Amino acid sequence: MHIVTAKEMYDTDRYAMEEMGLQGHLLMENAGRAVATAIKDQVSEEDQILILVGKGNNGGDGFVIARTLLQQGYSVEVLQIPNDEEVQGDARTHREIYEAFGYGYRRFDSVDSLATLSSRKTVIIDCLLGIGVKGPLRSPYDEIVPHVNQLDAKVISVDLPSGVPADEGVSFEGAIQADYTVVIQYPKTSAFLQHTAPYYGDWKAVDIGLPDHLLRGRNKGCSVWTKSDVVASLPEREPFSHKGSHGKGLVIGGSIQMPGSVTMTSRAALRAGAGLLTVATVSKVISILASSVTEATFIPLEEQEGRISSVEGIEFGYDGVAIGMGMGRHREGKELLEKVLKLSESPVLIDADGLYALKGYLSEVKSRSYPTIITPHPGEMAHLLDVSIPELLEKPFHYSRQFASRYGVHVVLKGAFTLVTTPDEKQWVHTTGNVGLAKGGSGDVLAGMLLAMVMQPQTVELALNNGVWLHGSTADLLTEQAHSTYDLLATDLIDGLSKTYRTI
Ligand SMILES: NC(=O)C1=CN([C@@H]2O[C@H](COP(=O)(O)OP(=O)(O)OC[C@H]3O[C@@H](n4cnc5c(N)ncnc54)[C@H](O)[C@@H]3O)[C@@H](O)[C@H]2O)[C@@H](O)CC1
Ligand SMILES: [K+]
Repeated sequence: MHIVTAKEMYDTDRYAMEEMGLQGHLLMENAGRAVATAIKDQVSEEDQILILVGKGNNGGDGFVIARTLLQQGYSVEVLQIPNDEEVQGDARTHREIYEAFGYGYRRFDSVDSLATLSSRKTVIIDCLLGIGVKGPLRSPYDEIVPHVNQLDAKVISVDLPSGVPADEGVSFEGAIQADYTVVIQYPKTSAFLQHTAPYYGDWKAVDIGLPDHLLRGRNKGCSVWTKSDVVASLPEREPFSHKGSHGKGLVIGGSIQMPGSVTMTSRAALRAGAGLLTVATVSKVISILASSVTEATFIPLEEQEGRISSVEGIEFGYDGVAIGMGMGRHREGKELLEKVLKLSESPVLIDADGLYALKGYLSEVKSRSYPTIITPHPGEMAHLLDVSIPELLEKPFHYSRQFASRYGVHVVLKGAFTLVTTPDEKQWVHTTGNVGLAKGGSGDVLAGMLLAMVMQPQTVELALNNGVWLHGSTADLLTEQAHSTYDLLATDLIDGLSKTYRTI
């Protein structure tokens, strides 16, 4: 499923209208009818529905929705917010069609009369503002929106909750808090941002007859990674393959202070499908690991105060390397990482403390001839970018793209909507996973799963997306079937992965 900015949506609409002959009022008819069908799943014939119509084309959709629902016997009233002459173009055309069918509408005069009208309604359909919203709500929307938000009625927004901008990095004040949003054709970026997504409630996108190829070349290339993408791309295991064909991985990390993280990464890598796994760490950690990761082999590294001080002794003939988990943030970290990046002739995944070491080495990363992958959480990403966490979360798509292309790395920005970005700026958003993952260790498990994935016969971008999907879906499956979001542990994910694999 593609994700678009307001401009990408307008450009695609315009192309459909100007080059394909699909006129604006036809698109609006398609949109309104598709939305009405989706709304029918959310309401019953007993509901008293009020449709709030704004001045732009989002309001125009409202007239089509009203006509469609009235024709099918639903109880619908329409309240148009602007004056009659302010409604222009396709929206006006559809108001005229609506009237020609013999249906009437009211005009907004005050919030008091809206209060009287809305008090009898069980469903409010919000067609006030769509992707054309600019800046904070102006009068009278700045009064209407708070009024709607305090009603008990179910609120269904059309395209996006009025007031919420489509794009990232746009400030706004006040918006409809929807229970449900019917998105027109493609979800907009704001459906995947921490501060705007909650306004949408649950949402669903409806097709208005714009084929995906119209979007191509007009968009930056951002999509949601779904189960069908996993099913289509996860490599099947060849019957005559052997352990070597399933990837020989190396995990470098751990310290006497943090032995658990490499344990989880290694176990997760093996469970996710790595054929062979070696853990390079300090001797004391090996004695802890040996009993819990019995399938792995070990390389003892030189240590100082319980932390790795040198990668001397590692022969870099691996199919993939993960470095940083539990390594500690010490002075030698940068040198260790630098050596690993120079000597590894395979993808290198950098996580946790490795990301702190990376900061001093960024300019050299681009010249690597093998893929480099970073898996930061917002705090680590903000540190790498020298911005604050709120600044990063305002524009995670922008910052990830900028960083990935500037340094030639694959970025897996972890969060409620984990975002995968390639050096050529393609992006995928993940909607699997839940708050049960907000616990120490789940990042270590993800690093292990991703290491296993990049060693399978698939491109790095497929590997990262499949790995993130497996991780999030395992959390979802476990919290549905056996755990709560309180008690889920990172180690549960390692064992639970078997269940997820069996669903695909
Ligand atoms: N051909 C198309 O472009 C289609 C558009 N569709 C609908 O049209 C919407 C976009 O239409 P528009 O471009 O007319 O945009 P809107 O429907 O979002 O309306 C924008 C208008 O609202 C007013 N406005 C903007 N910001 C405001 C604020 N902060 N406070 C108060 N008023 C404000 C301005 O007068 C502006 O012209 C989409 O979201 C979708 O619902 C669908 O009908 C499908 C086809
Ligand atoms: K809306």
